[in-house]
Amino acid sequence: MDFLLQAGGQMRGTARVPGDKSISHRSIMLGAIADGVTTVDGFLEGDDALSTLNALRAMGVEIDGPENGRVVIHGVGRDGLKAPVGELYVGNSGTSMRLLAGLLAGQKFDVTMTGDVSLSKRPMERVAKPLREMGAVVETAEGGRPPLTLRGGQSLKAIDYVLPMASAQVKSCVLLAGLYADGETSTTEPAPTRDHSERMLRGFGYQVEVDGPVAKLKGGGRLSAIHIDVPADISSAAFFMVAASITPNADLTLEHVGINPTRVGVINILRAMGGDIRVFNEREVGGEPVADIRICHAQLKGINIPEDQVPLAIDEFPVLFVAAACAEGQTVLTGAEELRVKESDRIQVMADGLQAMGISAVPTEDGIVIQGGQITGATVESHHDHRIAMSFAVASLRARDPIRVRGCDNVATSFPNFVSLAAGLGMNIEVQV
Ligand SMILES: O=C(O)C1=C[C@@H](OP(=O)(O)O)[C@@H](O)[C@H](O)C1
Ligand SMILES: C=C(OP(=O)(O)O)C(=O)O
Repeated sequence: MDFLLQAGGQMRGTARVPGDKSISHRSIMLGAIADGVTTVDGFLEGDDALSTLNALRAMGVEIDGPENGRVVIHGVGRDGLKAPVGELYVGNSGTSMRLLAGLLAGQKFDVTMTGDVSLSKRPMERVAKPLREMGAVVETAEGGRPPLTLRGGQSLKAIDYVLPMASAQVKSCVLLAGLYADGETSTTEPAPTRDHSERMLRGFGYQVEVDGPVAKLKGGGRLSAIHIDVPADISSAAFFMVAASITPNADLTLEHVGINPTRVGVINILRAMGGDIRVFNEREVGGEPVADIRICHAQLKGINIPEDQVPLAIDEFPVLFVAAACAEGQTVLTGAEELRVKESDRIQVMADGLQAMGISAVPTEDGIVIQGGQITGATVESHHDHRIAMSFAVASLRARDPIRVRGCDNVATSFPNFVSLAAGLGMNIEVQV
């Protein structure tokens, strides 16, 4: 499926983007091993979160829905998961594979997880290593890639794990394994990463101590079912924050967006570039901060992106590169080598696409240098990466000629209604099968 975009368009109105992907994954995993019935509202009905849901169903957890964002999870308790029949296929979802590895490392049964072509190329050694240190038996294919197999019946011991990279997936994996380990497990991260696991575990009544970069929990406790209200995903909102920032006359309000401090890099970076972004109606919903956000058009300027913002905006860089392409002057990103191991090599793939659109975009080992300019028309490849597809679609708002983005089926990974929502706000987007 391709996106075909006419050049120009508007960005006006009010919208609520779908539920947060990271929080949706975690709601299913923790709800599944809790005692009692967990209800979730605002669940992301995207393929990635559904991969996690289907995996837990395959391990004997009764789950109703999703229906209009509502999911009901009949928790089986910490030791109630059952061996799945066959392999667990988690599609495109790195979060499913890495977090489930932690949750399943201490179970009594064997599990093998597989993924699609993109996930099958992504590094799993980063979770296999700490799990092995805890006593798990973890097998990966050559080069530490999926499939990933966990041998059941191991007793796990707590570790103090210093993360070699800023990764919430690795941190969460170790903490989830720590639930089943003997003693107190701690993680130390090199820079702040999303803390949804720590917040949600606490919501389920599990004690997690956080002291700066260190998160700690003791194994052996139990989780009690709760109600979870999932905020709109700031990573999905980001496409429209950039869209409105670059589109003349834009005035857009995005409702109920999660503004967890570990996720707001996109707001900080756009503001540093001169973006007109107002955050209001700040409130807390189920342990996560939420707000409405109004974005108006502004002339952006190029900046050197501060490296401390990188983990706080890690999934938003593809669309931030489009903002940089529309800015006056040069934008420089460094310290972002993690972008090369996402659903695609997001540095190379964005550089290729922006160059095809007439923009000077020079990849570096750990980032990119982008010179603002006139976006031309082009046919570009998404490389089946949802965030790349949506980012190139946003670029059409400032293009001179039509843009075709090839291979866009994967937007359903994180943002199933992207096309209708974007069209409703004024983007000239249509789908070609
Ligand atoms: O924990 C999570 O839910 C996620 C963490 C990030 O990955 P890393 O941990 O690899 O940085 C992010 O890119 C991913 O989309 C979701
Ligand atoms: C990197 C992403 O997700 P995951 O690692 O779960 O595949 C993403 O959604 O941008």
